[in-house]
Amino acid sequence: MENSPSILFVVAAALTNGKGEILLQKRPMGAQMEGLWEFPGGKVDVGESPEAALVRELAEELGIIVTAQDLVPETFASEPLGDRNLVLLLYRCTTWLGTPSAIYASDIQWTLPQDMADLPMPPADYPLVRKLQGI
Ligand SMILES: Nc1nc2c([nH]c(=O)n2[C@H]2C[C@H](O)[C@@H](COP(=O)(O)OP(=O)(O)OP(=O)(O)O)O2)c(=O)[nH]1
Repeated sequence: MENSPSILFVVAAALTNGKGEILLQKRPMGAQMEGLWEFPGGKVDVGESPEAALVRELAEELGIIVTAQDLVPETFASEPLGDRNLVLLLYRCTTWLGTPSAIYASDIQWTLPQDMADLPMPPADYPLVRKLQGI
């Protein structure tokens, strides 16, 4: 449609452990939004389903194995990003194989939703965090 920005689809996971903590990762040096804490994930490639993209990203970034069936839609965010519009799909995931490690990120940490307000995150993530906090 004329004057309508193209959409950048990004998928991300709220990996949640038995204590209700969610894994956040710190964007590495040199990346766009370097140093901000985010939910692990990334862009959906052409021809890829969102779930397949997230399964791939979690293996690449954290070295864990999840299946598409483990990904439960949680919420989404829509936010201008440069000359595009970011649509960020957040899935809840409570089951995976392996131990997450910071393959891509400069750091990872398990964080309770109520403590996420203390961390610098990308603008699109703030509504996601409020949703996870139940507010
Ligand atoms: N993974 C992730 N990306 C986020 C979050 N919040 C947010 O604004 N983004 C933005 C940052 C980037 O502009 C975009 C994700 O792009 P990326 O560069 O990390 O994706 P990618 O892993 O596919 O990387 P690449 O193949 O382009 O190198 O989404 C979030 O919580 N998680």
